[in-house]
Amino acid sequence: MSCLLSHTHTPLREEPFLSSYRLVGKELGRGKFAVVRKCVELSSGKEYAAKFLRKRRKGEDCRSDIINEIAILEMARLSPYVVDLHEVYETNSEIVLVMEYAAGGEIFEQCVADQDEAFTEKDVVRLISQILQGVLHLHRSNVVHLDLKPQNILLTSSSPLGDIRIVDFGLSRQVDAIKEIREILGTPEYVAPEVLSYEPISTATDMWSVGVLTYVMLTGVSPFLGDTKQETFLNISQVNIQYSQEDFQGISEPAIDFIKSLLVKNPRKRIRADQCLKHPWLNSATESEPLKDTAVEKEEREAEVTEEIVLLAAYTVH
Ligand SMILES: Cc1cnc(Nc2ccc(CC#N)cc2)nc1Nc1cc(C2CC2)[nH]n1
Repeated sequence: MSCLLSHTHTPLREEPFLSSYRLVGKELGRGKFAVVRKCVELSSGKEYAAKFLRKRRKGEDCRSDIINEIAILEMARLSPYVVDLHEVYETNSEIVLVMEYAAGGEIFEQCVADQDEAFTEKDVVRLISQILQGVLHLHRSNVVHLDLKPQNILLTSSSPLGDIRIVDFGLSRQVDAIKEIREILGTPEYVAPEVLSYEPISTATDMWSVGVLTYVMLTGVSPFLGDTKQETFLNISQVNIQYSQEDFQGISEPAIDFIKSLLVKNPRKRIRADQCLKHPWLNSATESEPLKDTAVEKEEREAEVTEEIVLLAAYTVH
């Protein structure tokens, strides 16, 4: 695959990982060629997350893919919203990435939580702003994540609600101005239409995923999910999406406009990360009140006025 970064500054340590760390608890995550475990550094007692990556996959040497992931983590080190890389170990069969431990886990858990534990719109405004700052940092280096989804956005703390950390740069690539990446990547529900039609992938591909992420965080509903992968792909390529009163009850119009500015089929017409950060939904001094219908508002205002008159009368009597 073209566009891999091949140079890293982090030394690949050859002494045994377990000479410096103790594994703790059960797995945090597992992929096809990786497993993630919580660990504690013996010298400092500090908690980390160790990602064990197999170098050989389906009989192929994939060391260069892992070096790419390390190089992107290093390049993104300056963003507080990208998980920090602490150390790297290498054995004959594996490379181990020792990363910052985000104790709050995946935002996915709170996206699917019951109403009382789910994110408020105000939570989502803050978290999406942080995600966009992290994504903007990557895009400014012409790097695309290509797998932005709730399972790859972690929280430093879930209660009280902490800050986000973007993780898993296993599919990330430098978007080379000349070459075009035409390879099916990413997770079906979050993948952009151009990936499905083998058209050029760009930073706009990540912005589509941010739109889907925002929809899921606000409603708990995955907008394009069908009963089969094919149905999901068809929903995406046709931008077959609803903003039902039921799913969006109590959610503001600016929030819906924000999502609609991202879930646009033509990548060139999607708003960029820097434009997202200037969108009214993320910049209202007070949180965007859900727009009620005017009849309800008029009735409430009349009730408030009546209450003020009663209070004033009561005050006057005394
Ligand atoms: C408490 C916790 C719970 N669940 C996960 N899930 C998870 C999701 C995606 C990936 C995919 C990756 N990479 C790995 C684990 N990570 C956690 N903490 C981490 C995980 C990490 C670093 C990213 C490993 N720091 N703190």
